Amino acid sequence: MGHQKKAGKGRLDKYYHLAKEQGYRARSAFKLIQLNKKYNFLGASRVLIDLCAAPGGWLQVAQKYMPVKSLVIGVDLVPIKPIPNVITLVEDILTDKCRNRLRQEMKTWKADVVLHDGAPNVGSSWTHDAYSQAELVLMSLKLATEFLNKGGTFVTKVFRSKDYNSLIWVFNQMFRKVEATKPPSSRNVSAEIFVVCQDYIAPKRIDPRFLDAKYVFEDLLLNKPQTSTDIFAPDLKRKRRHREGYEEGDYTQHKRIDAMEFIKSRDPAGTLGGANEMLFETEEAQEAAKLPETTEDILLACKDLRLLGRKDFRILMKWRAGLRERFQLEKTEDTPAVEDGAGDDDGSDVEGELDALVSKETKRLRKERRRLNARRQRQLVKMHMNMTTPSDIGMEQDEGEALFRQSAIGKGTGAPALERGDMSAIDVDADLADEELVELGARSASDSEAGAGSGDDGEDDEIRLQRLESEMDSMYSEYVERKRERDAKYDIKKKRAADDVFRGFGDDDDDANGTAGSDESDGGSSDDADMQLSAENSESDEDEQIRSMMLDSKKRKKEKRTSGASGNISENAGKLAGRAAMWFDQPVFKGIGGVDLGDITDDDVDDTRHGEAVVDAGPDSSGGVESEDDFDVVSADESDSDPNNVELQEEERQADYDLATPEAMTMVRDLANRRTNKQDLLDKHFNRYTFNDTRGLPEWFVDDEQKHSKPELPVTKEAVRMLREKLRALDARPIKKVAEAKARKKMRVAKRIAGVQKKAEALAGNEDMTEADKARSIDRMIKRATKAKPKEKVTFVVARNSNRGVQGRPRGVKGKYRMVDARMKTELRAKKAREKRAKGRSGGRR
Ligand SMILES: C[S@@+](CC[C@H](N)C(=O)[O-])C[C@H]1O[C@@H](n2cnc3c(N)ncnc32)[C@H](O)[C@@H]1O
Repeated sequence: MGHQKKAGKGRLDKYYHLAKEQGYRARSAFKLIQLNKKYNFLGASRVLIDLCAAPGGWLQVAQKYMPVKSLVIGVDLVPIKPIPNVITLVEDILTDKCRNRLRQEMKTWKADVVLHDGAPNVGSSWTHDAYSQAELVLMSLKLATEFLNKGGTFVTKVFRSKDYNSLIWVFNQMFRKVEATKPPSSRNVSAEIFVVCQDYIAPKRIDPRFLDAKYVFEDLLLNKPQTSTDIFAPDLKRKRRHREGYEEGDYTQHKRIDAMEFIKSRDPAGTLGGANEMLFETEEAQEAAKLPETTEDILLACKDLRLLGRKDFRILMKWRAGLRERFQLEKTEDTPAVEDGAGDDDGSDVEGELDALVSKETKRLRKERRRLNARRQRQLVKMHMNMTTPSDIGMEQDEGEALFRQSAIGKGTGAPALERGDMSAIDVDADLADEELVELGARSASDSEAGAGSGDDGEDDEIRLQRLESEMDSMYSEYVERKRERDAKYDIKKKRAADDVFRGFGDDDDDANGTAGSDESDGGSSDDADMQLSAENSESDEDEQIRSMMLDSKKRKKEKRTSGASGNISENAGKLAGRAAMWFDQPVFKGIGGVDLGDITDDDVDDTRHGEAVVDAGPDSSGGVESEDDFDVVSADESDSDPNNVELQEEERQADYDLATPEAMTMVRDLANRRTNKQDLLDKHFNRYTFNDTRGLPEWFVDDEQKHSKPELPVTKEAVRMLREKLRALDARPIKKVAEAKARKKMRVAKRIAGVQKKAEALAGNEDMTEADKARSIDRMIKRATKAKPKEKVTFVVARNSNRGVQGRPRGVKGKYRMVDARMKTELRAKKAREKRAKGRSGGRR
């Protein structure tokens, strides 16, 4: 059997290869390198303890980056292969024995840094694993408090779980600066985050409860017996949706759902946004997979739900609507709602009405779109044939010129008729008139169609259709929001953007509005998909889909209202006070006076967060928060509100996104066709030189390296061809100056013709002339007006003798002139003679 490539989390990515190349024992070494690059805690440290250190990747990094002769101690359950100048212990960090061994090794020393990258073996229960992980973190913190120097640094790995907030809170009690970050080498699919706690306060006495798992991880909400009011909130036992992106008991980042879960879901957008992949595993789903509705496109979209663009999203929704109908889910699920008496406008009458309404509107819109397309097409053809000019320079083609269009008068039937004195022969351009007629006809037809059902109805229909469309858009936004909420990186960036310093995460309702800050690396995937499918123009029949979605959306809203009300009743005071206290106890709120925690409810907390989100949604949302190295935050600039700046930025942004190279074109095509994904693309940008230490190297060398030590990106023939075509199309477009000159010329002609028209009108009233004379005079006037003026001859004046050094017009020269030197004249003469000779020779041969 051949060598099998690792898949999913175990993929052999660039860090694996880099670690191999650079002799590190684990790819995780790069996490510490990147953390140190950002926080720079190793360079000045003399003593370091690494808890859970096997196989020793971090120890290798510590040994390399710390000053020579530093003391480095590593502890793990499993033996660590020796590393020069590193002490390794085989101990369980949860035991007292481990502490004693460390004491022995440390003697009177104190550590500058304590690292912890521990992870319990992943067992069958994620909840348990996450808990043990949190326990490990707390235990390592306990060791850190014992061995750390004042001002020391503690770095630990944590997982996003329900204990996350509690841990951050505890860290904040002991360190002056606590930041959570996810180094680029940490896989996106991993729920791990690294918390860097700096400036250890070294309090004289630490409340033992801070380090007691039982106290720290006490779940104020779930451990409490349910009171009688809980009958209003039966949902408490159901899976609780975590705004951080995890559901209770599910700490994986790669979430799979069964297709039937999506089809049956009352919150399809949320279901899609909360998952990575849709599988067809249950019997029903397998049946659905075999149906003709389940096309290749749908199966492909199901493979990566993080990449859904607007069009993919609509296709999936439509597919869902179709299957719901086929499995008769609408009927069975709708009935109780109607019985409840709550679904008053979900009745079949409304459905029928909606059906008719939607299909009528779709037809009308389609017709309108076709009409517009045809018009645009005609204008394009005209433009290409230079029959029209850009209207932005004030040239209205159809006016003025129409009456005396040269084509209508000079040739064809116009001129002879005029000569006969028939003024009616001076007619508008036939094509134009036809076009206008067709358009007028179409307009009145569509108007009458729209007005057919009586004026008010037409307006109502429009409003309703708009509402349906906006429902669909809001569902797509909901999907995007849900997707982003799951992204730990996104949360971190958003928080940091709000406060520059990360201070932990909110509770389960956090970030409800937080999707507006839209620039995030993983969102990139969806943007890519959007780029591929900016498909507002889909002509597909969406009535079914819209109807089904609208019904779902209504029910969802109703459910939200009900559960919101019952939730409010069931929340007990202890829970509120506990959660709010923990939230407001974070350093970010310190120094804000006049806040009485007793008066603060969760709603207040939510409002505060919404405010934060609004700040995020500011002008920088499209490009501020994210930065290349994943660490820096560019805060919103006030100047962003200046319209000029906004315009400039827009131009810059467009320039950035322009596909100007075959590499970019290849990348985008591969992404759009799902031949690659974001991770692979990122991988391709790294090579063995990426992490070279450039400190102390001359600037020119670093510049040179940056230019030439880049990985060569693949380029496909197809991409090159497309880029060439794009450039050719660009070349074929007349440049602005040429277009403007042509338009000016046309404008001059139009002006002259307008003058002629006036004179013609005066002539027409002259009773002394015969009709034929009038026509002839008009014809002459038109010819004169439209005749291009002969180019003025340029006289070349040789700058010699008396003309040498002459300033201004030389004597005896009239009209346009150009000063030339003698040599130029001789050369021109010689050239002409050569041409003449050549002509003569070829003529003689013939
Ligand atoms: C992800 S690895 C650490 C990798 C390490 N940072 C490196 O770069 O090579 C996690 C380690 O935690 C260790 N571990 C888990 N529970 C432990 C415990 N209670 N005491 C000591 N080590 C533990 C495991 O044996 C495992 O080697």
